[in-house]
Amino acid sequence: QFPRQCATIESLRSGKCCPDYFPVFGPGTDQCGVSTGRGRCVQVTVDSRPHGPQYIHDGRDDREQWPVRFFNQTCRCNGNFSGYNCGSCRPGWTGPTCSQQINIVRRNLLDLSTEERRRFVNALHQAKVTIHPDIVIATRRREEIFGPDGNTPQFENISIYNYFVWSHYYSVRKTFLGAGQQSFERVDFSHEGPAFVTWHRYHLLQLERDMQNMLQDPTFGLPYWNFATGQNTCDICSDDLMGARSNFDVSLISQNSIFSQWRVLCESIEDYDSLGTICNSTEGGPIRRNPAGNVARPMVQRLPQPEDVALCLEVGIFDTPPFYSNSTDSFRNTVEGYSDPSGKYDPAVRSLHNLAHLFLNGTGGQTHLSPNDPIFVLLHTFTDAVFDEWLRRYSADISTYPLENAPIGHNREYNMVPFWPPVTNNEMFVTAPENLGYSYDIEWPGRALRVTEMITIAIVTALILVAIVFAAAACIVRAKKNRDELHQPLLTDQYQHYSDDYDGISTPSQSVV
Ligand SMILES: O=C(O)c1cc2cc(O)c(O)cc2[nH]1
Repeated sequence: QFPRQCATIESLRSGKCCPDYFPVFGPGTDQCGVSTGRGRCVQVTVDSRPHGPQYIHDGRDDREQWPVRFFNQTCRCNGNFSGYNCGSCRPGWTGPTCSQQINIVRRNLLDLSTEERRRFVNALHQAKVTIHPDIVIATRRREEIFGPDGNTPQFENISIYNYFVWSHYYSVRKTFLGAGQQSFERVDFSHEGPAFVTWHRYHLLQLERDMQNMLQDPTFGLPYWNFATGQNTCDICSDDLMGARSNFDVSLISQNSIFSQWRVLCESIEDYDSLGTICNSTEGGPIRRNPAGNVARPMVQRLPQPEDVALCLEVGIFDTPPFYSNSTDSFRNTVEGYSDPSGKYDPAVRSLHNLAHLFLNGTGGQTHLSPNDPIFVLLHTFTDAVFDEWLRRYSADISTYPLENAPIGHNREYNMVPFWPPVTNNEMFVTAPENLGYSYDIEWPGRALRVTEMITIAIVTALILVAIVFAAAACIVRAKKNRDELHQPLLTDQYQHYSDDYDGISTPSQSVV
């Protein structure tokens, strides 16, 4: 969440997080790369428009008006420069001056060659065990951030992949209201609102960027899992990909997969909620996964169908009031999976993204834990591909993305929690190939026809066939008539000659000639 350079008492007290690009000149002399025109230190802009009625504890949560509870000054970068000290490039740009355009292709995981699969799995594992070079996480709420002695900032190092897990946890955590009080649950900065698609898009971009830097490969792209193929099995759960099922425990991953060795972060939610602590970088038990194994909930023993994706892409309105998990005719609520695939809200339904999570039936099905299962990455790249196709089809029509009264964290101009430097939902509401430097190698299913449409098409086809038959018959009659008319005079002539000259010996042809 914050650059290591800003996790200090001085930085927190001043509210300024504008690290140097060239620290060698001496601390504070090249904030945001100002000496080379990369950027400058400015006041943070926050969204102060009203939020929706779900959140009723204003003033009690560090994530309100993100990120000003921690910092109110940040780097603003010029041109294509980007990052916490303007030392990197905006997505889609690379090179020392960020002037080279790039396009990263996100491919279907199942289309990768044996060698590409091996490299991807290894890259994920490397991210799991490599300390994030730039970012540290807060392990206490703001009021306890200076530590028990008031002089020990409560931040920790975390690995690149675990930072991805932790960011998701931090965005969904409940609001702590004090010891002995129930934490408040109706708060979620990344789900059940319009920011669902924008937040998860940035979350993936950040992991992809961190992995590109780790691999020193600016072309590295995250693959996707098409979870809507019409099968109801986890086709990526093999040992060369996300890990097969263990032979010894149905809810564990096979020991032939490196993911059986992964340990999960943020398991102790009861502690966080009752003590007001925050998940830290301590790992716990293994990933649990039992695809299609939730016998108590048969509805989630299946995966979405290709048809569901096609239907969802026909919902042309981005979001509808109350911009929450009960919105109807909302593309966002449909792709998130609280509405049926055609957009109708139904509290009993789980579809698309939600259904894919619940199908996994384990770590990947619980919001505070789900990114611990690496399938999360692939499930969300596919969800993002659907969002990008929607943006393309409807020309990124942002008119129904609310500026205000969305659930807290979801207004258009809100800075997404807990990312740094601040980035708004608005900034992710753009087509990816043109604006963010990546695209999906994917073909979208056509929609199957509804009964009424089939009847209409059958009637129209029948009418066309009848018209063709009539036209053909008319043509034949006319052709015959023309032919008859062409031959008629000759025959009449002939008859005349024949009858005139007939002497009972010469043949009719002879007489005609
Ligand atoms: O119950 C749901 O609909 C549900 C579970 C779940 C898990 C997860 O990680 C998500 O990101 C969303 C989600 N929805």
